[in-house]
Amino acid sequence: MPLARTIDVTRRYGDRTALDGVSLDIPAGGVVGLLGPNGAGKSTLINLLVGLRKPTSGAVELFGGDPRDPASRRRIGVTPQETGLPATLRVSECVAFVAAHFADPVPAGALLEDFGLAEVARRQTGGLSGGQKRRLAVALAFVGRPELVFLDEPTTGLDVQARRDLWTYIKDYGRTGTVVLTSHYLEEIEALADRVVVIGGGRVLADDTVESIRGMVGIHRVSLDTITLPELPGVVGVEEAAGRTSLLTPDPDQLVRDLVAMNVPFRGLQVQPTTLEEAFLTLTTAKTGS
Ligand SMILES: Nc1ncnc2c1ncn2[C@@H]1O[C@H](COP(=O)(O)OP(=O)(O)OP(=O)(O)O)[C@@H](O)[C@H]1O
Repeated sequence: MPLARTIDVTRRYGDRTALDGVSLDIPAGGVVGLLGPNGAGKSTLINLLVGLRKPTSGAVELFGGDPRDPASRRRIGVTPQETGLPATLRVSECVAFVAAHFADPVPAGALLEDFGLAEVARRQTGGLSGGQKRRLAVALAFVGRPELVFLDEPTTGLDVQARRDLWTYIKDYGRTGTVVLTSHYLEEIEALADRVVVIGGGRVLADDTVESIRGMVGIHRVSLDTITLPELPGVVGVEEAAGRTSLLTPDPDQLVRDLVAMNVPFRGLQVQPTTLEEAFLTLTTAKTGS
């Protein structure tokens, strides 16, 4: 039995469809990365899995039961995208408050040490920096030794070192536990996840290993001035703008070789990596056929 599961889940907010027929299993062990651009539906998916929202249609299971059941929820840890910490509570008091809900919490000292917060243990959270607040919010997800942890953009607002430290912690946790995290950054997902679920337009566009997702979204833009183009292998998208033609391809070297081999006249050739956003768009278009 998977730890968490959605079965053909749709979630609407008014006339906006945030998730559209999503079926996903989260088995025990490892780090699952939910990758997608703004508004893709990642947070909605997490909110459904942790029982904060209900699906419009379809079913959600957590440990085989209803995610809204407090017994299931006690086995998970969650850091939402935005967290409000009580400004007048000290850092150690926040940890103690959450720890009181669990039979065998992580000792506060060890937790704060792991998250680089030991020195500010006595500071009120209102006096923390943005990065410290974020680290505390993430640390709180781990207090109850959860079997399954959901982290919505955990490293937003962290500096490079803090981000790396948090990556180490999450990766270690994933060796024995299970972590689901969202990110906009392929780099972050690459560093952490065993499995990547690409979400776009409320749908699962791809669900695979980091290597194959890398291949799928590692798309380049080859721009050139040309009059006619033959059918070219490996081209996943063509755009025309201001008299220039852009060809989107996962293998720009091969495309250039093909252009030359086919004697296609061209000028001003440029090869650029596409942004993740563009790559997602290509994936979305390819999947929906629009
Ligand atoms: N409470 C809400 N009311 C109305 N629309 C919402 C609500 N929550 C989300 N949406 C819409 O649902 C869609 C999916 O949003 P969601 O926050 O799940 O995406 P996301 O992938 O987490 O985005 P981001 O990376 O920006 O956090 C968006 O179009 C968003 O505007």
